[in-house]
Amino acid sequence: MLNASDPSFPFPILIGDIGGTNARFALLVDVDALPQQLPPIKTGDFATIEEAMQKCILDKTPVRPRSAILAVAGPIKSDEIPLTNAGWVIRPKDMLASLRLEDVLIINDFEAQALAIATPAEGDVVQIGGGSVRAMSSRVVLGPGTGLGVAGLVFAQNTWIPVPGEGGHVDIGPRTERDFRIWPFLEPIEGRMAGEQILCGRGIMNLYRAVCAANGEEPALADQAEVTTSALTGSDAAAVETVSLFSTYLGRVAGDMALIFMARGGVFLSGGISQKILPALMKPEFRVAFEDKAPHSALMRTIPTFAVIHPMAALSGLAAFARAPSDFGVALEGRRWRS
Ligand SMILES: Nc1ncnc2c1ncn2[C@@H]1O[C@H](COP(=O)(O)OP(=O)(O)OP(=O)(O)O)[C@@H](O)[C@H]1O
Repeated sequence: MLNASDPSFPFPILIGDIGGTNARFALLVDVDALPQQLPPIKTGDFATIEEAMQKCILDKTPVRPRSAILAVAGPIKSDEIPLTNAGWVIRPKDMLASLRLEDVLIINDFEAQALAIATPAEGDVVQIGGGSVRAMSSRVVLGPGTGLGVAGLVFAQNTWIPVPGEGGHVDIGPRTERDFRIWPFLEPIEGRMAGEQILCGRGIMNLYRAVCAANGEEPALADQAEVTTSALTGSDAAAVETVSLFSTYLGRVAGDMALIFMARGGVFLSGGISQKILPALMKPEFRVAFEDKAPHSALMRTIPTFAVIHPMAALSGLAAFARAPSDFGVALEGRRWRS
């Protein structure tokens, strides 16, 4: 019989990061073992998460997980959790029964990203610009990907407390003369410009089309990967400007988040796009915009910014939590199901 107040999870623990397109899993056999990573799964290839987990994990390993800790891109409000941007609905009660698990915890995907920045290994991050980490101070993670995820990480009472939210939907406005020329051509959402209209995959295209329109040109490039590739090789002037402006706007929003959380512990850029445009983020635009926060520019210069280059950052955060749940203030109420 499981003790209701026990924060620990019985090993072996299956950890999973379930995105809109890809699901990544790993097994933690015991508290000291390294996570055994499993090949990524395309969510679209399986009708249900139970089928995916059965065929791709349980049928392929002799290890029988007793717990599962999953991070999902979607609201966790009831016993039925629909995944944003994917067809799966997670039903933890069904999962307990069909996969014979004893304990299931579902958290938000950016909460897992926040867990990963508590104690990143040296090779997991690359610093962009100056500043230095102040120990035991708040941190922030921003991830431009399918959308723009944001979470804080606050240190209090000897625990790291992830603070997930909807920070990607803050308003973003024009500041420079060039911004004012481009802004009328950006596609808004219900009449307003939210950060996520620019700072994500489809946002890159929104910005690229607006740059072309402001120049009176027809867009020549078809998707966001073409835009970033052409920008990095310097083969298309509108793409170069798009990625330069993207870096500036990401720096502005990252700076805003740093001010909100007083993130003297650092601001971390995760998500697939940050890794893909890292050479552009290392140019001056991102950091200049980050520090340009009068009357607090001196403060901003002391706050370090990093790109997370660990390919499975969310899984590493989940592994850290699974090994030592009491080091983290992760809310379990309403998100934990036990047999
Ligand atoms: N080379 C690239 N340049 C710019 N954007 C890209 C590039 N490759 C992929 N993208 C865009 O990045 C977004 C996906 O980002 P990411 O890989 O971080 O996924 P995610 O949000 O974690 O989603 P999931 O976990 O569901 O797969 C998509 O909008 C995709 O079109």
